[in-house]
Amino acid sequence: MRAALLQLTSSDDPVENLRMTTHRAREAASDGAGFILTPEVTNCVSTSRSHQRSVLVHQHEDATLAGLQDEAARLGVWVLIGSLALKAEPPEERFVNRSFLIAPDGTIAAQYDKLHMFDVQVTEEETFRESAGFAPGDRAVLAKTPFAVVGLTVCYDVRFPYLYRALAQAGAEILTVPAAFSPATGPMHWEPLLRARAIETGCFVLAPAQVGQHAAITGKPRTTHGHSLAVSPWGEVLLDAGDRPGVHLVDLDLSHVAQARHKIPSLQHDREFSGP
Ligand SMILES: O=C(O)CNC(=O)[C@H](CS)NC(=O)CCC(=O)C(=O)O
Repeated sequence: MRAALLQLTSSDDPVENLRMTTHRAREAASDGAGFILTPEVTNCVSTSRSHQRSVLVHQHEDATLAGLQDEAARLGVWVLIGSLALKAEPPEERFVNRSFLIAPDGTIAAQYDKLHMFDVQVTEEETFRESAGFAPGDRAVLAKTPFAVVGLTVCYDVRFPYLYRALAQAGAEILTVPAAFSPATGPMHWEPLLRARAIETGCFVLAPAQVGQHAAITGKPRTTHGHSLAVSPWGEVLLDAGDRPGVHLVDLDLSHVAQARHKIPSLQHDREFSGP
């Protein structure tokens, strides 16, 4: 299976972002990709709550979701929409940060709401309070496809290893970690966290990322770390997309999952323990 990680610099304009994502997806498919993955908040990177209120909509009326479902069907490929920022179902007034796996017939095979909210002061100047704007999900999601069982996660989730262990023990072979990682944490934390999740689960980890300076009509522009990564079940970095937007291809041999787990069967060695 050839996968394509789309490294994007989404702006706060969903119309422009759909145009760019579609363009990149067509390029990926013409390069032979059968599984195309986009970063967290593909539809809108924004720091302004009022701007989000004015451009974001509910899932059933979202043009990015509909557009990428059409594109998946037209190209006959699997698409992981890393996430879309969407209005939640009432009475919840916040948004949701929702990841979608789209099948080659254009239908939604799975959807997952990011579980862990990034409520962190990353530097003296920059604080994120994701939970103020976004309602967290409350369940882990696995999707069976003909090429692999896929476990869906998003960005800050990567810091909670038991989620990945639960997905792997339930059968996951590929773990997706679409992201918009902070430049304050990315250089030191991004790659080791992803490699650790791959090694301890014996899964492929695919992490398409937002990158660079994100244009914003309203609010402060944001910068993200980039370095979309594909990691093998043995922990080898198969692909590092660096710090520029683009299409990045990686060929996955799913038999490497069983090979890695045969060498180190740690997934079967959990113990019950008391304390601490
Ligand atoms: O708010 C949006 O538009 C979309 N969501 C994000 O960008 C989220 C929450 S602010 N980013 C992260 O989770 C980065 C985590 C991170 O950088 C770390 O764990 O170090």
